[in-house]
Amino acid sequence: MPKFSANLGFLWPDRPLLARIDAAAAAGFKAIELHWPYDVPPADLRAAYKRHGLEILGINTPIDAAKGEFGLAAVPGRQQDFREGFSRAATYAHAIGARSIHVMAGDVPPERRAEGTEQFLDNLAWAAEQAPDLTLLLEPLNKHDRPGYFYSTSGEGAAITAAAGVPNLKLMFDAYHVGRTEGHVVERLEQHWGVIGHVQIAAVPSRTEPDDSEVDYRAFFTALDRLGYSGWVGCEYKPRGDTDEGLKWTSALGVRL
Ligand SMILES: O=C(O)C(=O)[C@@H](O)CO
Ligand SMILES: [Mg+2]
Repeated sequence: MPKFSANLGFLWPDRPLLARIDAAAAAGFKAIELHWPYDVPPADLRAAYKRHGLEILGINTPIDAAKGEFGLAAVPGRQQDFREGFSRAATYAHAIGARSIHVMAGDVPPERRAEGTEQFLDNLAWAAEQAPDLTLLLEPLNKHDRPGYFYSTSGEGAAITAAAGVPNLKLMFDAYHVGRTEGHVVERLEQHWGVIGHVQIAAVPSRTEPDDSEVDYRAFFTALDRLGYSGWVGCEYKPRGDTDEGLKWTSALGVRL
């Protein structure tokens, strides 16, 4: 059975980030991953997870939610803004001791896709040079949740990863996004195995706890074991109610945190 990390972008939404870290440790998680922790001073964040002996995995490049933006790496004309945001992410990741950054592509209209692809590749090469010690993750987001996003399928993510030709660039395989629009999740996992750097899960289609899902997560975890996955599986779901109560999905699926 793989190891599971708590995605504190979604879990324990009823409390501030530092309290989520305490909750994750109390629930038995040994690793955490974050979305946008930038409002919390890095020293406080580091002290909070170190106190519990947790591992810290990754963060996302900053977004401007007020402007409806979801990343900038592939957005034509926003190269300078992307680079400033990436530098902020790398500085923060180094300060807290995180090991990866999800480089968010952003929304790109179909007629500007070629331009977006060129810019994305250029930005990825630049970012990889800025932070050679960090893993950069690429994550296609399904079209139901984010219709205008630059990419939506695991195949597109793998193609960009290959085209960038950068050693520290990997695919984030979020089984929720893959299951939501592509299906055949184990087949996709096997297909892209060589470029996968991190895995995330949630029920399909509800994005809640993974015990009531169109994706057969028992089979998915077995496939990860068979493939020899030694990384973490990020629990990136939106709890149906109380997060601790919802963790009974672990025993339902034979998982021990
Ligand atoms: O939405 C997801 O899936 C993520 O992993 C986030 O990092 C970006 O929204
Ligand atoms: Mg995800």
